[in-house]
Amino acid sequence: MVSIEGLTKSYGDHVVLDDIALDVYPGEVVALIGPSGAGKSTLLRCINYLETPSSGTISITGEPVAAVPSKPTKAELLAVRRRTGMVFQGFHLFPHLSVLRNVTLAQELVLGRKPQEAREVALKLLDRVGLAAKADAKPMQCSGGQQQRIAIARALALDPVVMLFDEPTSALDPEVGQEVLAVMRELADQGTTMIVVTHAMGFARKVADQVAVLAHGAIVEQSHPDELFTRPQHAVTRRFLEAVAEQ
Ligand SMILES: Nc1ncnc2c1ncn2[C@@H]1O[C@H](COP(=O)(O)OP(=O)(O)OP(=O)(O)O)[C@@H](O)[C@H]1O
Repeated sequence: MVSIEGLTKSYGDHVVLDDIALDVYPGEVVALIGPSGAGKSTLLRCINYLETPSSGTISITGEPVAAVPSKPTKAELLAVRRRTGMVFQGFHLFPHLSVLRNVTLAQELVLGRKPQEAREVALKLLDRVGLAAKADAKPMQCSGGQQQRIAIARALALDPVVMLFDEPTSALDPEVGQEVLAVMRELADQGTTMIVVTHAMGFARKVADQVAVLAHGAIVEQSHPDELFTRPQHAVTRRFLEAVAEQ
């Protein structure tokens, strides 16, 4: 379980996250939606310590990520990286390494897996995301959607407690984005715990167990998608949903 309490993040005087509380239970998919600049990416990046929170606690399976606001130690960072799998908007793959090596590298570095075991795990996961045939290719020989699926396989390879997705389809053409969303949907069906920052409202509506709306650094509304999309309570949610419907 991921449990966030009293999380704040400021850059100088600029408060970007203000007293965030969020619980994500095992197997749950939480979609984070809201206007641009609301703090969605920052929240995700605080969970895996790409950003150091200013105050509050984040615990993953009961263990605090680190004692905030102090900078995490190297050991704490490693522990967080083991427990969270991050998928970014850009894919951040190593272009000079094969697809297979992109998926084995972190397993060896972060988990200390032996090369043979890492290879077996990587091949299984590449198969799971439909890319077994691309194992020996270089990322540049793959489409954007395929590269994002490689990034998903790489994140899954660390057996994370929670997968964090930061707008995983927004750099992709809509139809290619659908390939990626289909893989994410399968992961959700298989019980993967996920926090997903997304502008893909169809995904949030059909796949998420909870949708949280962020505005000006605060969660203004949070509920099951059936409730949120049909009876939005907060004016920000209503405005946001109207705006995305017009796009
Ligand atoms: N490193 C930083 N230094 C200063 N301000 C930052 C930094 N990172 C983010 N911000 C500010 O924090 C606010 C929230 O940004 P964030 O990227 O989390 O929003 P978002 O909801 O993910 O937006 P979008 O949907 O456009 O990606 C913005 O006002 C942004 O300018």
